[in-house]
Amino acid sequence: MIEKLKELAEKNNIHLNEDQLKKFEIYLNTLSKWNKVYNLTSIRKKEEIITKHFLDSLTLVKLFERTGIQPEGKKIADLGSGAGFPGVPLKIYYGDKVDISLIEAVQKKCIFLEMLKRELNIEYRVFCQRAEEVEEKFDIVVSRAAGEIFDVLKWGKRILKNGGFLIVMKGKKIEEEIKPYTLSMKFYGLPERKFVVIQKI
Ligand SMILES: C[S@@+](CC[C@H](N)C(=O)[O-])C[C@H]1O[C@@H](n2cnc3c(N)ncnc32)[C@H](O)[C@@H]1O
Repeated sequence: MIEKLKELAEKNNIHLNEDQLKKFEIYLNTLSKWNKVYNLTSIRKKEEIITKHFLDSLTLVKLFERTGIQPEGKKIADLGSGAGFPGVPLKIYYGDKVDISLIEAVQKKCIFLEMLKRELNIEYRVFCQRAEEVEEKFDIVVSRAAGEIFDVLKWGKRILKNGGFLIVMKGKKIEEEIKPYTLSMKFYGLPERKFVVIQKI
């Protein structure tokens, strides 16, 4: 089953070695087992965990390459990590080269993340609290599906060092979320002008 991840990653030019694949296999089995009891993620089928969780988390590797953001040697936080995505796949991929922290508000998920760390024999910190309460600062903050874009931007920026990068992974809903705040107006002599209007309350 985990060979599928190797194959798909390879096709995206992400190369996984035996040790990384072994860890992904342990992750897959541990998540599937605990998910039955703790309802950690709505994605239950192993094939879908491989694509929608593992492969999708690893897309950050290519984003880093594309943008020139260097994760090596950096303090990275995953805001709203849930069952570990994308933070744990990043830790499996980069190993000791990165210092990963997972921020997750729900206790049962934190318990899972602590247990998973032992199963995988890797190091990361779990901040079992809301991101709004975290006092530490990070070089890079990544976040997938943790909430509405404006909230995630606010929470993420607060825990970012100056010059750091905040990366929010969003799906189709991003346009829907921004739409209520956008206004388009026509002006003579100009193409359509779009505004995003946000009131601080
Ligand atoms: C939909 S899940 C996504 C989990 C994971 N990032 C993924 O993509 O599979 C959102 C997670 O973010 C957590 N969360 C939402 N807002 C948060 C906040 N302000 N601080 C910490 N965790 C938060 C929730 O408890 C939940 O586990």
